[in-house]
Amino acid sequence: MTESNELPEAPPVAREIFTDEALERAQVFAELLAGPGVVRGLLGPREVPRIWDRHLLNCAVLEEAVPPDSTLVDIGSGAGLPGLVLAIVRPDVTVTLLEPLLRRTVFLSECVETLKLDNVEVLRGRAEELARKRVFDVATARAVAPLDRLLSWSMPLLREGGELLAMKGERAQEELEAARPQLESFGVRHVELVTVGRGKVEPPATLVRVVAGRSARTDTRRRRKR
Ligand SMILES: C[S@@+](CC[C@H](N)C(=O)[O-])C[C@H]1O[C@@H](n2cnc3c(N)ncnc32)[C@H](O)[C@@H]1O
Repeated sequence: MTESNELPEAPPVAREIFTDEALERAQVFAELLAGPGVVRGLLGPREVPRIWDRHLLNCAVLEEAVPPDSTLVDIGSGAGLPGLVLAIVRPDVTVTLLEPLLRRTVFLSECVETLKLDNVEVLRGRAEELARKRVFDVATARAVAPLDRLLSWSMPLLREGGELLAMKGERAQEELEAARPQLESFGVRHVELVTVGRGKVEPPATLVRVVAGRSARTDTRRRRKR
């Protein structure tokens, strides 16, 4: 039996997550991912049948953890996951999609234009290059780097009290333990595992939430050496 790579319709639960207007946009984004996104190698063809469950809904439920009216940088946005989905579901949030690869930023800019989103900026670059040049309330990342590296990239981008929301799934606790030295060196204010999307996505998504402390924008180990 051959597997179909057709784009499925949005499942009924999508109506609980997206408003009508946002769902229309999410449907167009799903088509862009399944069409040009696959042709240009940003998404594997086998992902098309599970675009809603595994990608759009899974990313959209992250909005439960995003504070109102915040500025958010999505590190390593790739094809716009989770950043572009968050921009669709949360028009109150100003989103920067940070991505080093030109092919991907071109796709992202085309999506932003097609979807007529006025709360999104596409920025080509690496997180470590942006450090101390910009400051955000929230940093998100999915499938970009282990938590220890993500901390060193994201903490210098966050204001005091700003939050890293790292989508980590099953390995969240393990990565948290491995990142203890970095958590200490950045003097973070709070760390916890957060579950979002209960009753909406299966399994619910697990995030590592790290609240930046006063020293977040400077690694204290390096400061002490001076
Ligand atoms: C596996 S993809 C994940 C893309 C998307 N977040 C997702 O979940 O589908 C990792 C992405 O991180 C980007 N990336 C790698 N190093 C980076 C860095 N230093 N700063 C920002 N993005 C980076 C890559 O170009 C790639 O698009």
